[in-house]
Amino acid sequence: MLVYLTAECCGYPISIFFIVVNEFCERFSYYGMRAVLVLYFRYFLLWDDDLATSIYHAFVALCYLTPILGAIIADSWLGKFKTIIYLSIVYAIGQVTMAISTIHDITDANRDGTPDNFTFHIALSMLGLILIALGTGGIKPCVAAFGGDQFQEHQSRQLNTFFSVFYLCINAGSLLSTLITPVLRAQECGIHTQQQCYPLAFGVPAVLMVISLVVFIAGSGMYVKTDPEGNIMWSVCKCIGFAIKNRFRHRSSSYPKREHWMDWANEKYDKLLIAQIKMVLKVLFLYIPLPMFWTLFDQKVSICHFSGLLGGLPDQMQTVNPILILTLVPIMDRLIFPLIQKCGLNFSPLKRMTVGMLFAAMAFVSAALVQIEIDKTLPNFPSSSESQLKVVNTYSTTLNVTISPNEHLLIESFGVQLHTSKHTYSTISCMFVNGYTADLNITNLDSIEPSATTNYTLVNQGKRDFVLRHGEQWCEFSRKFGFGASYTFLIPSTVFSDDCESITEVEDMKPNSVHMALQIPQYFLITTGEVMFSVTGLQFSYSQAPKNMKSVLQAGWLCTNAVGNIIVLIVAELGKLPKQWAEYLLFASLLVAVSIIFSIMAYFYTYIDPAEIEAQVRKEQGLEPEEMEKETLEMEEKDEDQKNEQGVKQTKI
Ligand SMILES: CC(C)C[C@H](NC(=O)[C@@H](N)Cc1ccccc1)C(=O)O
Repeated sequence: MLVYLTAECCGYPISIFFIVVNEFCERFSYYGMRAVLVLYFRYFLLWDDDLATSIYHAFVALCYLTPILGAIIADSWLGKFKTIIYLSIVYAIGQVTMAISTIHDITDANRDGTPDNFTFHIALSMLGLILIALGTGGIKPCVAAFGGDQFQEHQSRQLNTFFSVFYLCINAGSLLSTLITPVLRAQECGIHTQQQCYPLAFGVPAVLMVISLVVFIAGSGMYVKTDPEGNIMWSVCKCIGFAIKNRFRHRSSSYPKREHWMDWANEKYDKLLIAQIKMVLKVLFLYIPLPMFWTLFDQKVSICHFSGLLGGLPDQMQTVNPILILTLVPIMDRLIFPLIQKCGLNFSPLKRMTVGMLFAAMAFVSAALVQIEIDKTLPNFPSSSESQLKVVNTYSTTLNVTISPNEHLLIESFGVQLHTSKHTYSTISCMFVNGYTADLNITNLDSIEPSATTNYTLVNQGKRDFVLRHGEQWCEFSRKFGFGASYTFLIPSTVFSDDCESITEVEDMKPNSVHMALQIPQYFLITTGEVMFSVTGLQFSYSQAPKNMKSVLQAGWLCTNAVGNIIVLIVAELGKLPKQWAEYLLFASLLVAVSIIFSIMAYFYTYIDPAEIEAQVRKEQGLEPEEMEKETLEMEEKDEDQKNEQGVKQTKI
């Protein structure tokens, strides 16, 4: 037996320092790259919105599916230490490849600032992303489990704190990179022409991944390293296969029942392996309802988009979650959980996870309430049996418009009339209406022909300046924009003679009057839910796994996230309920239902100490006779005899 003497600091193994720093750098690398990925697709590769978001989601889903591969490699073949090193190298190569693919000068032969060979950049970036997905997902279940392996039996309290610190590092890394990489992208760089600096935005995450690898290797001499016990996953599969086959062979009621269906593998497989498989299966069964939590969690960011509360700030919203995690984890760990314990309540891990789910459900109820308030401020949209018509009068006097048979609209010169009628006309919307006699150029918009309109264009909140141009003539005007609002600008023929003064502004949709602060409870609730659910889940998966399958159970835990992500994509495809708030309430109710199911399952779950069970099985194996095996063999012989007898009878007939 290998005994490790680990160096300690304040009761913690020193090797942990290298592991948490490694995690911080790795998460910086991952989230930093992710923060600018869609921008790269949209503005460098010039993909449309749909393609960019589809490839982005496919990449994220792949990152959450590869942990299974990493766990199999670690537990069955290379061990966690070597798996982390090899897959980190793959990961770093992926990040460097990705950074190289963003250098426009490589293919910009005509030096116009855009790449000439998009196929080259696309191929390189796709290769980079595949390597990154393999690396980041592959090492994910191994790093947490490897961290746990560093603790001795007497350090169980420190082990729990480790998982909280580990989670803090994940979020510190993601917070910093989400803030920094978009700023790096906004810089200008290039050899021949100056462009937005994607190489820097992707290069810094690549450097952080190399640092992460170097830090991990630096701790090499201090780690507790456990070698895999042969191809464990293959043995597990064979053992489960045999148990099923054996159970089927002995389905007659004449055979005595066994406590667990896996006991049907007793004849051929080691009792220790069977006991370990039982532990893993029990936990995996418990995980079945959990993807629902992640489905809601992953939808959380979309709440902000759809509610329109934070219309222009999706980038910043990405930082709210890690900021709250950094504050809530210490509060929970140091204050709330000890307080609950002091009150004599047993707040076991599975109870925490259930409460975490309920918090997430409450977040969605809160989102629904905010949405109802927002809906009150929105204009009345036409129902399915109505359509809307907007008429803009650019004529010099008031006009009377008749809509057959007998509806009338009176529109002043340069006025707008919105009219709703049953089954008449379809909605016409615009941003700028050109009443000038010639083409006009407006800053950041294509030129507009006379009497034509532009599409609605998204503008940032606050005061914005516009410059109108036609040949040598120009004028400038400014307007203030509120979130969620929509405006139409009517440009008259006199626009240049009165220096843009005569431009008429029409407010099509009012700005949001619902305060942004109403968003805070949702975020607070869902992040409290995340701390209770996710940090506890990480600890639970480690503590309930047998020694030789720690990474596998971590991968199982991460799989709940992958399935949650896939459900989000399916739900998005299936479409939405007509009322946003109803959709939020539906999700909240589903999660409450799932948490009730989970709490029932949790009630029947008995916490185990895998090391104790393993020791007990070993002891039993040495002392007890194989009663059950003998019994089965006897029954099999009887069965065989019966069959032979029948065979003899049949031939006689
Ligand atoms: C354990 C989880 C499956 C993934 C974990 N994620 C987090 O810790 C998130 N709080 C990070 C985050 C950052 C920005 C916006 C939303 C979420 C991880 O990355 O390991």
